[in-house]
Amino acid sequence: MPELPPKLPIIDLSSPDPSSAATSTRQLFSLPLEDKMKLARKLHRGYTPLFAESLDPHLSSKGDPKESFYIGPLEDDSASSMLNQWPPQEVLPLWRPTMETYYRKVLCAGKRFLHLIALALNLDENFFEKVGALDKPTPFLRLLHYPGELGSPDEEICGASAHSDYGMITLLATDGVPGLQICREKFKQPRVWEDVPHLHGAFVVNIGDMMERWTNCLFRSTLHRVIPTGQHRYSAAFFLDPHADCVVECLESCCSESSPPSLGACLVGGKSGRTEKAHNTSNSKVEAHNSPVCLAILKCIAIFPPIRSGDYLKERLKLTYALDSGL
Ligand SMILES: O=C(O)CCC(=O)C(=O)O
Ligand SMILES: [Fe+2]
Repeated sequence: MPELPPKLPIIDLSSPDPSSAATSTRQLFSLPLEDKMKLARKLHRGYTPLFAESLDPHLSSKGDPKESFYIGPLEDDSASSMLNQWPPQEVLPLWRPTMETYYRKVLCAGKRFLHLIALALNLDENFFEKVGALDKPTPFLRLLHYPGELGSPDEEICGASAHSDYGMITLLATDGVPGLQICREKFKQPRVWEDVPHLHGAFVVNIGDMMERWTNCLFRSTLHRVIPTGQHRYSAAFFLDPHADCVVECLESCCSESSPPSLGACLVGGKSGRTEKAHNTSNSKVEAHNSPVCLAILKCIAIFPPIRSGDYLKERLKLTYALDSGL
């Protein structure tokens, strides 16, 4: 008897409406700086002013020209959800309930998307629940405003400098103003950037670095950036990261003798002529080097050893906020 196709979960994207996030985001960032600074970021929740973070820690720029506002987990752990900061009701009535509803709906859509990814990997639909990735989900919603000012022609200033997201998937709602770009071949130089078209009512879904580790590069994390276009731009990024205690290790269905997890990404030049790239053990990307000494060292490094999600995220966040002494 022919095998029945798996029953695919349906993701109803009529709710949440991604464009609704842009309206609330615009309202928040329109407040006077003084009011926003009263909500200055503490324990990763609240307001971050312009230039306070850099998504490409290797750039020695003064930070990314964007302001952001973080909303952390709402559910399960009341101590954690109490850490969130909200604009006072008399300043922005209904803002908090609107954002809470949006957060819960995107979380629902994100979980269903993970079911699809699990099925695509020949895993049980609930794989990510079973490995504890969604125990007390810990996603963060980052609201963003890019003033969009163009720099001088000789300097490359990005609203969000080139990076890949850290977790499993990101559901990104944008307002239709261009600026978001992706690079398909992230280890090739020079980098080729392509505009991401805006699709009304749709999310852009980015694969994150931990999903790349889990799938041994079968699902590549997306290198992306936001360039200024001379227009204000608003977006809302929902980062679905694995629970801090979840151990992320290469899936059996994604490795084979010819593609073991420890070598999948580490061949650097050499006779094989394969892609030139490498990661160090902490997974910050290392540029490819051609010296024989470097080759020998890099080939010995285990590329994707199992890691605890919380440790990995902590390290990446430390690099992102190195510019901001208020961590
Ligand atoms: O604003 C955007 O479109 C992208 C934001 C982003 O990549 C991020 O916050 O990680
Ligand atoms: Fe991103």
